Amino acid sequence: MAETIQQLILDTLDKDGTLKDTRTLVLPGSSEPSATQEYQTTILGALNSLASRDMITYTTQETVSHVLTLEGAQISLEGSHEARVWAALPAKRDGAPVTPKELERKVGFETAKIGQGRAFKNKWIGKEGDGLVKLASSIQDATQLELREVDSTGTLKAGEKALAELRKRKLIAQKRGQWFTVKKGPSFSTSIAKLETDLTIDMLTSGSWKTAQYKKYNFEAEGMPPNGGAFHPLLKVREEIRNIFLEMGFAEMPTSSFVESGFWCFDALFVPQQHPAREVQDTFYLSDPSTSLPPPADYYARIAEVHEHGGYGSTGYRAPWSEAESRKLLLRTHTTASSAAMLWKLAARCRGEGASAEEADAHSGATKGTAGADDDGFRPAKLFSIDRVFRNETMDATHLAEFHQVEGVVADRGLTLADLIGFMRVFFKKMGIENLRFKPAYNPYTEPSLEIFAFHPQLRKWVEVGNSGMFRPEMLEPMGFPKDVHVHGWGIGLERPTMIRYGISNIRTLVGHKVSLEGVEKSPAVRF
Ligand SMILES: N[C@@H](Cc1ccccc1)C(=O)O
Repeated sequence: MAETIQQLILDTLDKDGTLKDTRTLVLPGSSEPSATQEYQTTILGALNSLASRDMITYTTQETVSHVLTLEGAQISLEGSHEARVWAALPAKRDGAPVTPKELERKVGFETAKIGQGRAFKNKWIGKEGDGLVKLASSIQDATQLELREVDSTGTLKAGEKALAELRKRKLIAQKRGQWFTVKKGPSFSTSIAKLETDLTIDMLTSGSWKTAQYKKYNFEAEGMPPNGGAFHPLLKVREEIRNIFLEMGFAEMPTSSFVESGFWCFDALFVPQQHPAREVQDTFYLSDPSTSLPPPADYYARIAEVHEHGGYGSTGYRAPWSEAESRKLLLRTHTTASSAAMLWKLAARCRGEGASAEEADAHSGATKGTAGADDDGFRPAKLFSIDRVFRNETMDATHLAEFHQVEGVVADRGLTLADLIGFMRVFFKKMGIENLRFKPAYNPYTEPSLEIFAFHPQLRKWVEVGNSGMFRPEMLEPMGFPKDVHVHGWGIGLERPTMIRYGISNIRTLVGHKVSLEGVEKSPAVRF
């Protein structure tokens, strides 16, 4: 089709010199010219193709024509409302006038309502007793005639005023269109040469490349729509959880330190140096560099002391202490390492080191300086983080060597276990989990410690969703916190709620080289 149209245009130009109006073209397969916009669009394609070879030039003419609206089309077919009302009534001499109610039944509520007024105005109908009768013996339905004219010609001989009236009555609408005037171009010819799109070895060896005609690049062509980026399901769930924290007044802790020392990951948290979690089967250690910079000297001394000999009301572990163990670099096994570093900064003002407290201020959303701080320098804080942690685990359908932890920490005077439990209930409720149970557990750094269980409606059983507790004095007091400052914290995984949310049973479809990219792209947003 496209090629026959091109040929038709070339032949017409050859015969007549110019083609003034493409609406006069009689297209292949039809017997008369057609001015419809579809044809003009097809013609435009042919013109562009010929123009790109300089065979023709063309100019575009804009037109405005009119088309019938749905209502207009109905009137053009069945007559105007007033004509329908007129037709439904008996002539005067036939007696039996039609009551307004009967008229409604005959022609419908709309038509009866709109048509009566106009029919009265035109003196087509009149009243007789309670009813209505025809006055005129025959009528000219001008609206219908006008609409039929618009339908076939796109306009009205009567002119713009009549068109405007029909537009106002929403019986017709404007439609923009275009047609074209075509002239011969510098490379005009009546035969369309095949244009080469590729330079081939054959063309080079035969020398035909010298005379061949080449297809021009179309820099205007629209490219293939590129695939947009997509947030990973874990990021979507992370964003929802982050929003819960933010609306509860929490500030986000910095967690960019994937590599930590044994000191911050374990020692500062009062995890004994002999604890099995610190062994290579459970923790990834760095070989190069393998040793951290020394931790703050005073603080380090207090931590070494509380481990080895006790203090702050504790007997300590009374086991050998190794600085080398403390300085080992590792991939953090929990975000509580970052929480510890943040708490240590938060306690700086209590230690009389205001300057280093400012970093904690910046991350806890507090104003700079001592505003809101107690006399001893302490200022309450609610902090959270959501980031990666690493464990040397045997991998299976639900475990990988790296995963995300969601962690919350609240520091205030006189906090109790009831605060922690109450807080958990509010927090989980915002995630859509209402049924919680708490079970006593053990963490080296919290006492008491609680495992959090939620009832899983699909699995119909209680599943562990998190771990929590009140940080021990052996951890908080060496940092410099006053005795009555209590800190509770809790950690939950990000992967498990995400898998449940998206109905994923194998973690490898979510993370790693077997991840389902389609799944990532199509995963809907999460709303708790
Ligand atoms: N660090 C704990 C979570 C936790 C954080 C804070 C307090 C108590 C527990 C874990 O890895 O499971």
